[in-house]
Amino acid sequence: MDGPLTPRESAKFIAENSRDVFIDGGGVRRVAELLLAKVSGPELHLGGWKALHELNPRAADEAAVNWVFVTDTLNFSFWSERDERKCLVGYRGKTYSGYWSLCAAVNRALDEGIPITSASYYATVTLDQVQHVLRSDTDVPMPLIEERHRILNETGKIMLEKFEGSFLNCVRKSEKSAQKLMHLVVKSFPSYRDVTQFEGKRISFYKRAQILVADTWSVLEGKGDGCFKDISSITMFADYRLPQVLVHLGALNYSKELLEKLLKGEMLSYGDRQEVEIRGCSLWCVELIRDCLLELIEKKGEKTSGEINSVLLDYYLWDYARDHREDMKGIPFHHTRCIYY
Ligand SMILES: Nc1nc2c(c(CN[C@H]3C=C[C@H](O)[C@@H]3O)cn2[C@@H]2O[C@H](COP(=O)(O)O)[C@@H](O)[C@H]2O)c(=O)[nH]1
Repeated sequence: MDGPLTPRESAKFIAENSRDVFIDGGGVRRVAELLLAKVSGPELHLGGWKALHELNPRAADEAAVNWVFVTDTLNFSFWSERDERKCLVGYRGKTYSGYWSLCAAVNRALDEGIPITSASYYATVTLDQVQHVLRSDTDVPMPLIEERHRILNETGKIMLEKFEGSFLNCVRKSEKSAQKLMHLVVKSFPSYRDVTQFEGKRISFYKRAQILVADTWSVLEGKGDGCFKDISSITMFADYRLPQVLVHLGALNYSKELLEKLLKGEMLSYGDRQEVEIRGCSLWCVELIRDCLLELIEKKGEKTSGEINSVLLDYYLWDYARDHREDMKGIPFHHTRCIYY
């Protein structure tokens, strides 16, 4: 049986058939112009992954690659039903929420001598141990703890069987191709199979597999085993934050009916038509922003600090969403509880 459409093909198909989510051409251009001012800065550069994020590894070694693998294996569903009651993790004097609470918990475990990034450990780690590693400073635990435990055991066992316990061996099998690595990850690890249906076609987003490739590229600083010649073929990562920031910036719009549903905080299930339209149109929107930005750079002869691709645009927009949480309060994000994003 043929595989699903690629994420980029899926996004184009969804955007062409979407009923409740729309891309705004004027908004796309305005976001591209906002980004143009940043192309020579650190935010739109590979080095920003370490320079701007204190919890990310400093090193570019095997341990750092395995840190990326474990965090991206658990990189999903941090949102809480009520924003004022959520999982928080204190680490080295700072308090972290959301995705960063996961990174803080992983670093805290390593500081405590718990080898949470070693497959030989997480392949047989118990639920109690995972609850301890991911413990919250509030009475609200990290969502889907049981799922996280199941996925750690499943993924650790496969990592030991197929890749001698280290994700670096998986990276090396992909011969410096981002696409080969993404497909090897999806083939090998079931929890990365972010695939669903839309209008009778099998479509893929592969959100965690794509961000894993991107974070591997970043932690290895685009060098050596991480020198992916086709990194530009990786698209933005279809999560729940990017749609929110794209609506905030005016590049994406929702139908009245969908906006009302989101404002009420109604849950959408993974694979629902509207959930797929939100993810697919967001992905296609970032592809259009990238095309527009590259045109502007060409036209204005702007100097860039390296290749501009959808990975760096995604990182920038995700960080922007983090930094503008207050301004975005009125824009709802969609609530889907799943292990894929
Ligand atoms: N599209 C996109 N989605 C991303 C990321 C990241 C973390 N990457 C950072 C790490 C190093 C790089 O420098 C990146 O800055 C997490 N997520 C997703 O967001 C959601 C969590 O959000 P909140 O509840 O606010 O923490 C959840 O679905 C999670 O899977 C990204 O970069 N892009």
